[in-house]
Amino acid sequence: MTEAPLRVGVIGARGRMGAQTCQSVVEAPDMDLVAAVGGREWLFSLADADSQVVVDFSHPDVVMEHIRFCLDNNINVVAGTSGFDQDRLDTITDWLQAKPELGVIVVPNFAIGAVLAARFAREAARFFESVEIIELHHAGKADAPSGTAAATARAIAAAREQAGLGPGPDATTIEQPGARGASVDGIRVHSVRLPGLVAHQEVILGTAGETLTIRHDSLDRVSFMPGVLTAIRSVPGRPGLTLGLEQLLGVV
Ligand SMILES: NC(=O)C1=CN([C@@H]2O[C@H](COP(=O)(O)OP(=O)(O)OC[C@H]3O[C@@H](n4cnc5c(N)ncnc54)[C@H](OP(=O)(O)O)[C@@H]3O)[C@@H](O)[C@H]2O)C=CC1
Ligand SMILES: O=C(O)C1=N[C@H](C(=O)O)C[C@H](O)C1
Repeated sequence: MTEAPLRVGVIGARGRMGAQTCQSVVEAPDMDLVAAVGGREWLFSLADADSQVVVDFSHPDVVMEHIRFCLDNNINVVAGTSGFDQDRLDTITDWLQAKPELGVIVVPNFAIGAVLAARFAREAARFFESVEIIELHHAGKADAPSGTAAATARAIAAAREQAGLGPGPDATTIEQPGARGASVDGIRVHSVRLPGLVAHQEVILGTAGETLTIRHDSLDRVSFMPGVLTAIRSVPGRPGLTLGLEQLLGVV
Protein backbone atom coordinates (compact mmCIF):
# COMPACT_ATOMS: atom_id res chain seq x y z
CA MET A 1 0.00 0.00 0.00
CA THR A 2 1.46 3.42 -0.91
CA GLU A 3 1.50 6.07 1.83
CA ALA A 4 -0.51 9.26 1.40
CA PRO A 5 1.68 12.28 0.54
CA LEU A 6 2.85 14.42 3.47
CA ARG A 7 0.72 17.55 3.81
CA VAL A 8 3.18 20.46 3.95
CA GLY A 9 2.63 24.17 4.65
CA VAL A 10 5.19 26.95 4.12
CA ILE A 11 5.44 30.25 6.05
CA GLY A 12 7.33 33.04 4.30
CA ALA A 13 6.22 31.62 0.96
CA ARG A 14 6.80 34.87 -0.98
CA GLY A 15 10.38 35.16 0.27
CA ARG A 16 13.63 33.94 -1.30
CA MET A 17 13.75 30.67 0.65
CA GLY A 18 10.00 30.19 1.02
CA ALA A 19 9.41 30.38 -2.74
CA GLN A 20 12.21 27.90 -3.45
CA THR A 21 10.82 25.58 -0.78
CA CYS A 22 7.30 25.71 -2.24
CA GLN A 23 8.71 24.72 -5.62
CA SER A 24 10.70 21.80 -4.15
CA VAL A 25 7.70 20.54 -2.17
CA VAL A 26 5.49 20.69 -5.27
CA GLU A 27 8.11 18.70 -7.19
CA ALA A 28 8.55 16.07 -4.44
CA PRO A 29 6.47 12.98 -5.29
CA ASP A 30 5.80 12.16 -1.62
CA MET A 31 4.57 15.65 -0.58
CA ASP A 32 1.59 17.91 -1.20
CA LEU A 33 1.89 21.68 -0.73
CA VAL A 34 -1.37 22.39 1.10
CA ALA A 35 -0.76 25.97 2.32
CA ALA A 36 1.67 28.75 1.40
CA VAL A 37 1.38 31.86 3.55
CA GLY A 38 3.19 35.18 3.82
CA GLY A 39 2.81 35.82 7.50
CA ARG A 40 0.65 36.19 10.59
CA GLU A 41 -2.61 37.20 8.88
CA TRP A 42 -2.91 33.85 7.07
CA LEU A 43 -1.51 31.47 9.68
CA PHE A 44 -4.94 29.97 10.31
CA SER A 45 -4.95 28.55 6.77
CA LEU A 46 -2.11 26.20 7.80
CA ALA A 47 -4.45 24.60 10.31
CA ASP A 48 -7.48 24.76 7.99
CA ALA A 49 -5.46 22.88 5.35
CA ASP A 50 -4.69 20.14 7.90
CA SER A 51 -0.91 20.57 7.47
CA GLN A 52 1.20 17.79 9.01
CA VAL A 53 4.48 19.72 8.69
CA VAL A 54 5.06 23.48 8.41
CA VAL A 55 8.36 24.89 7.15
CA ASP A 56 9.22 28.39 8.38
CA PHE A 57 11.47 30.77 6.43
CA SER A 58 10.25 34.11 7.74
CA HIS A 59 12.00 36.49 10.14
CA PRO A 60 13.75 36.10 13.51
CA ASP A 61 11.22 38.53 15.10
CA VAL A 62 8.23 36.30 14.35
CA VAL A 63 9.46 32.73 14.05
CA MET A 64 8.75 31.90 17.72
CA GLU A 65 5.16 33.09 17.36
CA HIS A 66 4.83 30.85 14.28
CA ILE A 67 6.20 27.79 16.10
CA ARG A 68 3.81 28.40 18.99
CA PHE A 69 0.89 28.62 16.58
CA CYS A 70 1.87 25.34 14.89
CA LEU A 71 2.26 23.44 18.17
CA ASP A 72 -1.09 24.78 19.41
CA ASN A 73 -2.60 23.39 16.20
CA ASN A 74 -0.81 20.00 16.40
CA ILE A 75 1.53 20.64 13.46
CA ASN A 76 5.19 19.53 13.30
CA VAL A 77 7.69 22.28 12.45
CA VAL A 78 10.87 22.61 10.40
CA ALA A 79 12.33 26.02 11.32
CA GLY A 80 14.95 27.36 8.90
CA THR A 81 14.64 30.96 10.02
CA SER A 82 17.69 32.36 11.81
CA GLY A 83 17.84 33.98 15.26
CA PHE A 84 17.82 30.98 17.61
CA ASP A 85 19.77 31.19 20.86
CA GLN A 86 19.72 28.79 23.82
CA ASP A 87 16.80 30.70 25.46
CA ARG A 88 14.64 30.15 22.38
CA LEU A 89 15.57 26.49 22.16
CA ASP A 90 14.72 26.03 25.85
CA THR A 91 11.35 27.72 25.30
CA ILE A 92 10.51 25.31 22.46
CA THR A 93 11.51 22.37 24.66
CA ASP A 94 9.11 23.68 27.34
CA TRP A 95 6.28 24.04 24.83
CA LEU A 96 6.88 20.51 23.53
CA GLN A 97 6.33 19.03 26.98
CA ALA A 98 2.63 19.68 26.49
CA LYS A 99 2.77 18.11 22.98
CA PRO A 100 5.07 15.09 23.33
CA GLU A 101 3.91 13.58 20.03
CA LEU A 102 5.09 16.60 17.98
CA GLY A 103 8.52 17.42 16.58
CA VAL A 104 10.37 20.67 15.92
CA ILE A 105 13.58 20.67 13.88
CA VAL A 106 15.61 23.89 14.02
CA VAL A 107 18.29 24.03 11.33
CA PRO A 108 20.81 26.89 11.11
CA ASN A 109 21.92 25.77 7.63
CA PHE A 110 20.41 23.11 5.34
CA ALA A 111 23.35 22.87 2.89
CA ILE A 112 25.33 19.63 3.26
CA GLY A 113 28.61 21.49 2.72
CA ALA A 114 27.79 23.94 5.50
CA VAL A 115 26.92 21.08 7.88
CA LEU A 116 30.25 19.38 7.09
CA ALA A 117 32.22 22.63 7.30
CA ALA A 118 30.81 23.33 10.78
CA ARG A 119 31.77 19.81 11.87
CA PHE A 120 35.31 20.16 10.49
CA ALA A 121 35.71 23.51 12.25
CA ARG A 122 34.55 22.00 15.53
CA GLU A 123 37.05 19.17 15.14
CA ALA A 124 39.92 21.49 14.25
CA ALA A 125 39.22 24.00 17.03
CA ARG A 126 41.24 22.30 19.78
CA PHE A 127 44.43 22.20 17.68
CA PHE A 128 44.72 25.98 17.08
CA GLU A 129 45.50 28.93 19.35
CA SER A 130 43.05 31.27 17.61
CA VAL A 131 40.00 31.17 15.38
CA GLU A 132 37.83 33.82 13.73
CA ILE A 133 34.81 33.55 11.42
CA ILE A 134 33.98 35.62 8.36
CA GLU A 135 30.45 35.19 7.02
CA LEU A 136 29.39 36.79 3.73
CA HIS A 137 25.78 37.15 2.57
CA HIS A 138 23.50 38.93 0.10
CA ALA A 139 22.58 42.52 0.93
CA GLY A 140 18.94 41.66 1.74
CA LYS A 141 19.77 39.49 4.74
CA ALA A 142 17.79 40.52 7.82
CA ASP A 143 20.32 39.80 10.55
CA ALA A 144 24.02 39.80 11.41
CA PRO A 145 25.83 37.71 12.34
CA SER A 146 24.20 34.85 10.44
CA GLY A 147 22.58 31.99 12.33
CA THR A 148 25.15 29.64 10.81
CA ALA A 149 28.05 31.76 12.04
CA ALA A 150 26.54 32.09 15.52
CA ALA A 151 26.00 28.31 15.75
CA THR A 152 29.52 27.62 14.43
CA ALA A 153 31.02 30.08 16.93
CA ARG A 154 29.15 28.51 19.84
CA ALA A 155 30.28 25.01 18.83
CA ILE A 156 33.89 26.14 18.43
CA ALA A 157 33.81 27.93 21.79
CA ALA A 158 32.50 24.76 23.45
CA ALA A 159 35.23 22.64 21.80
CA ARG A 160 37.92 25.12 22.91
CA GLU A 161 36.61 25.16 26.45
CA GLN A 162 36.55 21.35 26.55
CA ALA A 163 40.18 21.36 25.37
CA GLY A 164 41.12 23.80 28.12
CA LEU A 165 41.98 26.63 25.70
CA GLY A 166 41.61 30.20 26.90
CA PRO A 167 41.16 33.29 24.72
CA GLY A 168 43.48 33.45 21.69
CA PRO A 169 46.41 35.88 21.68
CA ASP A 170 45.16 39.25 20.48
CA ALA A 171 47.40 42.27 20.88
CA THR A 172 45.00 44.92 19.58
CA THR A 173 45.15 47.88 21.94
CA ILE A 174 43.55 50.56 19.78
CA GLU A 175 40.49 49.79 17.65
CA GLN A 176 37.48 51.51 16.16
CA PRO A 177 34.22 50.06 17.53
CA GLY A 178 33.24 47.06 15.41
CA ALA A 179 36.60 46.71 13.69
CA ARG A 180 37.21 43.32 15.33
CA GLY A 181 33.70 42.03 14.61
CA ALA A 182 31.06 40.75 17.02
CA SER A 183 31.98 38.40 19.85
CA VAL A 184 29.85 35.20 20.01
CA ASP A 185 30.85 33.18 23.08
CA GLY A 186 34.27 34.86 22.78
CA ILE A 187 34.72 33.98 19.07
CA ARG A 188 35.08 36.95 16.68
CA VAL A 189 32.54 36.95 13.83
CA HIS A 190 32.86 39.40 10.90
CA SER A 191 29.79 39.96 8.70
CA VAL A 192 30.01 41.08 5.06
CA ARG A 193 26.85 42.10 3.15
CA LEU A 194 27.09 42.56 -0.63
CA PRO A 195 24.76 42.30 -3.64
CA GLY A 196 25.85 39.31 -5.74
CA LEU A 197 26.55 37.04 -2.76
CA VAL A 198 24.24 34.23 -1.60
CA ALA A 199 25.60 32.59 1.60
CA HIS A 200 29.28 31.99 2.37
CA GLN A 201 31.39 31.35 5.44
CA GLU A 202 35.08 31.05 6.27
CA VAL A 203 36.45 29.74 9.54
CA ILE A 204 40.11 30.74 9.82
CA LEU A 205 42.18 28.95 12.44
CA GLY A 206 45.71 30.03 13.31
CA THR A 207 48.62 28.75 15.32
CA ALA A 208 52.43 29.09 15.18
CA GLY A 209 53.51 29.29 11.54
CA GLU A 210 50.27 28.05 9.92
CA THR A 211 46.62 28.74 9.26
CA LEU A 212 43.75 26.49 8.22
CA THR A 213 40.79 27.96 6.33
CA ILE A 214 37.51 26.05 6.12
CA ARG A 215 35.24 27.70 3.56
CA HIS A 216 31.75 26.89 2.34
CA ASP A 217 29.82 28.64 -0.45
CA SER A 218 26.13 28.36 -1.25
CA LEU A 219 26.05 29.71 -4.79
CA ASP A 220 22.34 29.07 -5.29
CA ARG A 221 19.42 28.46 -2.90
CA VAL A 222 18.90 25.03 -4.46
CA SER A 223 21.83 24.02 -2.20
CA PHE A 224 19.45 24.13 0.77
CA MET A 225 16.65 22.05 -0.73
CA PRO A 226 17.84 18.43 -0.20
CA GLY A 227 18.28 19.29 3.49
CA VAL A 228 14.88 20.96 3.70
CA LEU A 229 13.15 17.91 2.17
CA THR A 230 15.06 15.54 4.47
CA ALA A 231 13.92 17.54 7.51
CA ILE A 232 10.29 17.59 6.31
CA ARG A 233 10.29 13.81 5.82
CA SER A 234 11.95 13.21 9.21
CA VAL A 235 10.06 15.50 11.55
CA PRO A 236 6.80 13.51 11.93
CA GLY A 237 8.88 10.59 13.26
CA ARG A 238 11.12 12.69 15.54
CA PRO A 239 9.15 13.91 18.54
CA GLY A 240 10.82 16.62 20.62
CA LEU A 241 13.39 19.22 19.59
CA THR A 242 16.14 18.40 17.09
CA LEU A 243 18.88 20.97 16.50
CA GLY A 244 20.64 20.85 13.15
CA LEU A 245 20.73 18.27 10.37
CA GLU A 246 23.71 16.31 11.73
CA GLN A 247 21.72 13.45 13.27
CA LEU A 248 19.42 13.20 10.24
CA LEU A 249 22.36 12.95 7.83
CA GLY A 250 24.57 10.78 10.04
CA VAL A 251 27.15 13.58 10.34
CA VAL A 252 27.93 13.15 14.04
N1 LIG B 1 18.47 27.46 7.52
C1 LIG B 1 18.91 27.76 6.29
O1 LIG B 1 19.59 26.94 5.63
C2 LIG B 1 18.57 29.08 5.72
C3 LIG B 1 17.95 30.01 6.49
N2 LIG B 1 17.61 31.22 5.98
C4 LIG B 1 16.88 32.11 6.86
O2 LIG B 1 15.51 32.14 6.46
C5 LIG B 1 14.93 33.40 6.80
C6 LIG B 1 14.28 33.99 5.56
O3 LIG B 1 15.28 34.29 4.60
P1 LIG B 1 14.88 34.82 3.14
O4 LIG B 1 13.95 33.87 2.49
O5 LIG B 1 16.14 35.19 2.48
O6 LIG B 1 14.08 36.16 3.54
P2 LIG B 1 13.01 36.97 2.67
O7 LIG B 1 13.03 38.35 3.22
O8 LIG B 1 13.24 36.76 1.22
O9 LIG B 1 11.61 36.29 3.04
C7 LIG B 1 11.07 36.37 4.31
C8 LIG B 1 9.61 36.00 4.28
O10 LIG B 1 9.11 36.11 5.60
C9 LIG B 1 8.01 36.98 5.64
N3 LIG B 1 8.11 37.88 6.80
C10 LIG B 1 9.06 38.80 7.03
N4 LIG B 1 8.80 39.47 8.16
C11 LIG B 1 7.68 38.93 8.64
C12 LIG B 1 6.89 39.22 9.77
N5 LIG B 1 7.22 40.19 10.63
N6 LIG B 1 5.77 38.49 9.96
C13 LIG B 1 5.45 37.54 9.09
N7 LIG B 1 6.15 37.24 7.99
C14 LIG B 1 7.24 37.93 7.77
C15 LIG B 1 8.06 37.80 4.37
O11 LIG B 1 6.71 38.09 4.01
P3 LIG B 1 6.36 39.20 2.90
O12 LIG B 1 6.69 38.54 1.62
O13 LIG B 1 4.91 39.43 3.12
O14 LIG B 1 7.22 40.38 3.22
C16 LIG B 1 8.73 36.86 3.40
O15 LIG B 1 7.78 36.01 2.78
C17 LIG B 1 16.08 34.25 7.38
O16 LIG B 1 16.05 34.17 8.78
C18 LIG B 1 17.32 33.55 6.83
O17 LIG B 1 18.44 33.77 7.62
C19 LIG B 1 17.90 31.55 4.70
C20 LIG B 1 18.57 30.68 3.88
C21 LIG B 1 18.94 29.34 4.32
O1 LIG C 1 19.72 34.68 5.11
C1 LIG C 1 20.35 33.81 4.46
O2 LIG C 1 20.51 33.89 3.24
C2 LIG C 1 20.89 32.66 5.18
N1 LIG C 1 20.59 32.51 6.43
C3 LIG C 1 21.01 31.46 7.28
C4 LIG C 1 21.87 32.01 8.37
O3 LIG C 1 21.56 33.06 8.95
O4 LIG C 1 22.88 31.37 8.70
C5 LIG C 1 21.62 30.29 6.52
C6 LIG C 1 22.45 30.71 5.35
O5 LIG C 1 23.63 31.32 5.81
C7 LIG C 1 21.68 31.65 4.43
